[in-house]
Amino acid sequence: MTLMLDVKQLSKTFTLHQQQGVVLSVLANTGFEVNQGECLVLHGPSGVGKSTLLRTLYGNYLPAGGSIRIRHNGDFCEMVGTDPHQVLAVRRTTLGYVSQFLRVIPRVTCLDVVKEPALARGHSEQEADSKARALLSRLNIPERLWHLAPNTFSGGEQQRVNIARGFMVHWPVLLLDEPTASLDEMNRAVVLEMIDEVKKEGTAIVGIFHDKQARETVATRYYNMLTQEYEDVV
Ligand SMILES: Nc1ncnc2c1ncn2[C@@H]1O[C@H](COP(=O)(O)OP(=O)(O)OP(=O)(O)O)[C@@H](O)[C@H]1O
Repeated sequence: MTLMLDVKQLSKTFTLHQQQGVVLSVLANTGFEVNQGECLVLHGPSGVGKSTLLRTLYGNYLPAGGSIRIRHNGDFCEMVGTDPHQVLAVRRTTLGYVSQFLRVIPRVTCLDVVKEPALARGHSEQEADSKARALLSRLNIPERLWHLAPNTFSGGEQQRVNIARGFMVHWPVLLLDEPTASLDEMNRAVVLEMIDEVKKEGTAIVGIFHDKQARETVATRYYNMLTQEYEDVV
């Protein structure tokens, strides 16, 4: 088993400057490990800090303390306190993140949104285009929408475009924030199948799945955010 992500004593606070500087402690002493091909599902009630944890792992939030080590090009890279160029380098080739909502940019077409991660890695236009088309078809995005900007798409369509984008390239470590939340049964099954495939290819996944059936399908282990302990999948 190869360790891909090693989190220790992670803490995150929010200071609410516009509300008398109230300090909210959301993560305190959070720690876990994720190996190659494993899917660790974050478990715990609403508001416990699951999305905050994923955003902190991705480097969107600055932690108050602790360590996040990610295996990047064979060596461990400490993400806490590292310089932004290093964070970007890790994000380019090692650490993927499928957020809950697609960030839409006006006038950028669905195909271009999906192709971007492959082009950023230096894949050819042709290669990126055929992979993007295959993923959009698999995720049942009608071809008539491919050349439109996704800002007018339905919630479920936007989520599937976001997933297609997230699965364009191989990620050694992948963070998934409720990737099946707005999907119907058929598309949920496709996404769960795609997650299973990347797991088999060795991707280490940390995910949030509110849907019990989805959780039970993909999880290798749970991390209980309240007790800060692992739980087995029964
Ligand atoms: N940017 C922010 N500024 C201030 N407080 C925040 C911010 N983001 C999250 N919080 C607070 O942190 C706590 C955890 O939020 P988070 O969204 O991580 O929970 P969650 O476990 O993912 O919840 P859910 O299951 O409902 O999505 C909440 O109390 C929330 O209000």
